[in-house]
Amino acid sequence: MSGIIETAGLSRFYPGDGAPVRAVDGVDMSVAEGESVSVMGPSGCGKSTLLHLVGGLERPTAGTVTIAGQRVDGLSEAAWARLRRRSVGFVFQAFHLVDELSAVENVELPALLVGTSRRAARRRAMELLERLGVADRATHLPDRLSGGQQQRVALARALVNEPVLVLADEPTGNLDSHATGEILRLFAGLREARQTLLLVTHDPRVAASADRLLTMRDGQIVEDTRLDGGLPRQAVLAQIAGWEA
Ligand SMILES: Nc1ncnc2c1ncn2[C@@H]1O[C@H](COP(=O)(O)OP(=O)(O)OP(=O)(O)O)[C@@H](O)[C@H]1O
Repeated sequence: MSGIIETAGLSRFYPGDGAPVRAVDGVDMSVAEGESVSVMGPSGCGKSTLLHLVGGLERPTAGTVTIAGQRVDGLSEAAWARLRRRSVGFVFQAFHLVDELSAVENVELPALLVGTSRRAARRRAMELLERLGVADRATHLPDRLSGGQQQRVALARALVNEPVLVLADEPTGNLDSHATGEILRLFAGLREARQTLLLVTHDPRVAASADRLLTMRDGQIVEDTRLDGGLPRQAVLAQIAGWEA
């Protein structure tokens, strides 16, 4: 059965001083529906670029991306915008919140854009803010929120339309361990709802919470480790600690 994400020979090269920088270099990847997959690897190995290619924020130099059976690497910007609004939730390293809108207005915006009623959008937005522990900040503008609070609002916004695919770049980067725990619980809920999660992280605890761990080096996936019932999580944490050191 084909996965919700399939890539074949996926590559993205950037011009360098001499030879091009091979940010992503011939990645063949298959992620099944409902699976959560974390991507780790040293700084600059191509993790964010891979996520951007899958989410249509960058165009491949070569290779293909298929989401839910549809080739997406050649889609127009407008088609990508529609797909992202409905089916692909993206959590960026920078939060991209709308400065003029309150936290709850930011979260409900994508729901209103796909025609959800005001009342249902507000209910869903508040529910997510509550689950992420930031409901008491719902009426604040982004510049009145801490980095970690903005990050959780951005995550709530990515999830408001219950996308089939969630792409997250360092979703716990600014968070303390309590808030990280809340996000991990939310991610566990995605799995129950058969939503698929592809996330880039430097946090071994976050990585080990996924079903599968992909390790990247120099633009390539060099290890693909199954964590659900495969390797004990402690062994994975030790393995990660080894190459992060
Ligand atoms: N727009 C760009 N132009 C030129 N080079 C780029 C561009 N974006 C990324 N790169 C280069 O591509 C390589 C991979 O970058 P990428 O951001 O994907 O790495 P990463 O693994 O996510 O790093 P980090 O963990 O530090 O966020 C790096 O060498 C980077 O300098």
